[in-house]
Amino acid sequence: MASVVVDHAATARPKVLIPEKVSPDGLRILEASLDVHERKGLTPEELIQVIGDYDALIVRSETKVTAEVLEAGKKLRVVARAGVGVDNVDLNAATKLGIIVVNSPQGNINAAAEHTIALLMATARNIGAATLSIKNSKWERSKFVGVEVKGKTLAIIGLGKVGLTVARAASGLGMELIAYDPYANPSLAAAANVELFPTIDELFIQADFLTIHTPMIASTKGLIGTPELSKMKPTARILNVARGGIIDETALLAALENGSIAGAGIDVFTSEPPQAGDSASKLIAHPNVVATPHLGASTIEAQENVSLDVCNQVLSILSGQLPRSAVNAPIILPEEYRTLQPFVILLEKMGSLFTQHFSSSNNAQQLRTTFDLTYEGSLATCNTTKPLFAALVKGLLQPITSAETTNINIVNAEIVAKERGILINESRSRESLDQEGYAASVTLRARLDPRSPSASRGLTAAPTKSERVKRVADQIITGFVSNNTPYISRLGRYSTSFIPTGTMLICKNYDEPGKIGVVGGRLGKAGVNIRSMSVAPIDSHADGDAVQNGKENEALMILSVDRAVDEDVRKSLLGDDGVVEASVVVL
Ligand SMILES: NC(=O)C1=CN([C@@H]2O[C@H](COP(=O)(O)OP(=O)(O)OC[C@H]3O[C@@H](n4cnc5c(N)ncnc54)[C@H](O)[C@@H]3O)[C@@H](O)[C@H]2O)C=CC1
Ligand SMILES: O=C(O)C(=O)COP(=O)(O)O
Repeated sequence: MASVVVDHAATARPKVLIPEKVSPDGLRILEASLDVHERKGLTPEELIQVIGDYDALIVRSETKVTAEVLEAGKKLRVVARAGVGVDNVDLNAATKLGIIVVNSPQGNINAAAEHTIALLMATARNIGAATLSIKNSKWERSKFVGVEVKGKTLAIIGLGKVGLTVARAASGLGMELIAYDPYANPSLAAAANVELFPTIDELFIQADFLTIHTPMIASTKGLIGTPELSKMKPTARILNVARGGIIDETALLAALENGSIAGAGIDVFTSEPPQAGDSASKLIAHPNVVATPHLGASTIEAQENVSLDVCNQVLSILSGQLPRSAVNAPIILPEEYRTLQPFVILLEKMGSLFTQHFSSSNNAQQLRTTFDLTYEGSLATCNTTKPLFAALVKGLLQPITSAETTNINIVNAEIVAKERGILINESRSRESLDQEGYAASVTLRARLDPRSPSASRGLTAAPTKSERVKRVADQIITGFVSNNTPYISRLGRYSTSFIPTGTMLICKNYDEPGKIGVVGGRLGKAGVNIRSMSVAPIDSHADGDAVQNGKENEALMILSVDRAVDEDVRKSLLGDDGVVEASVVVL
């Protein structure tokens, strides 16, 4: 067995950069453990220059998080979007670099929907132009006669969270609701009194008001142009609180100018802020346009929500936990989150324990191994085990790589494992664990990899079948979770029960009187206090051979100690009067 020296030098507090206005409610919770730098007004070049210092970046819609920014963010582990739309973040680049992107998918929904209703009413009643007129000391009552929305048809493109919230509010205003969304939930639509159409065309024809609530993606860019606008009623009004560019601004301006539609309420633009003379600013200047500077999410309540949401996620990610709303990773359902979270910790510990206890050198190539990872009990029914897989890869590599160079997470774990030559076969066993007193367990078993020369055992020839069986029996770890605490129940051929945490000394010895005293005495002399100790006997189910061969008094002594155990102290424990093998692991 080998000991792996882990550098415990205190690390600096992680740093988070916030280049936009984000509500202080969330930032306060970051300040306890992170260095929070609010630096508004950074140019794209300045952002690239400074981002290398930061572990996390929190943005809204103004900051363009390009591939260049992400590549310059050598320490960056998370980009958090304090809002919904992530079209300002290069998700592909983030995924390749293993940077988790999270957003706040719920926090500003109501604000965006209410803002849509505000623009709906403002376009119906000429609120913008009338305000301007009266501020210019005019009194133009007949010029600003509006229309009522009650009984009118509101067509909704994109019946997701914002679209449905708008639908419910508009239903309360007495509007007829129709929608187009190929992926909408028909029962939610029906419950909100929305008639879903299978194609988009009918919406343009029937709409008195048309509102867009899709994300900005390739299929929605320029979704509404001249052909679509020309199908609309000349009395129709169009709203966009989703993203600039979903409606072609030039086409919209032309439609307003030639009277093919009556008005528009626009919150979002292709370039923000619009530049003098561009299509967005020409649109804003049109008298039949009510415009706001991307204010959909700008309420005190929404900003508080999104700030708390993403700041909590940043804290989770930086402390190695699962994010709630990762955009470039599989979505973990809340109920799965509760089940998986303690196992994520367990798997990381098991991986780290494996590397430190079983591998013989601190060379990553040694890990070129095939593992069988078996989930038993309630874990076998989880929809996704991806976070567990990622936690295992992270744990396996953590003791032998620098965290800064290998930023392993649920986004890139598979790629990293492949690059390192680690193969992990996941399987599920639905056998009941009722007898065991816990609901789920995980077993990690190293299989002899034909690619690996078994250097740790000094073998040069291909191993025989019996060596292979032995190695399989040797390199196995089983863990379970009880009361949210991870436990190791089997380590190699030994059955045990210990919490894998802190510095641990794992000694193999023959269970003879006095051994514990020797180890305790030598550690005490080196100033190392033993916090707890357990003796793990050979698991007779797992290794009947050893029992038959009269080795049943072989046992592992597992000690939790209060400080690092130096290599000379570890060596001093070995020998005839001491123990046979000793490894130090830091978990
Ligand atoms: N102005 C602002 O401040 C805010 C703007 N937003 C924007 O609103 C968008 C929608 O937000 P949510 O409702 O939370 O998103 P969501 O994901 O819940 O809903 C989007 C809906 O669009 C549908 N969709 C996608 N492609 C479509 C297509 N080609 N045609 C028709 N429907 C399509 C989807 O099926 C989904 O149901 C966000 O992506 C964001 O860009 C969100 C919050 C604030
Ligand atoms: O959440 C969204 O998608 C928004 O558009 C809100 O943008 P903002 O955070 O106000 O810059």
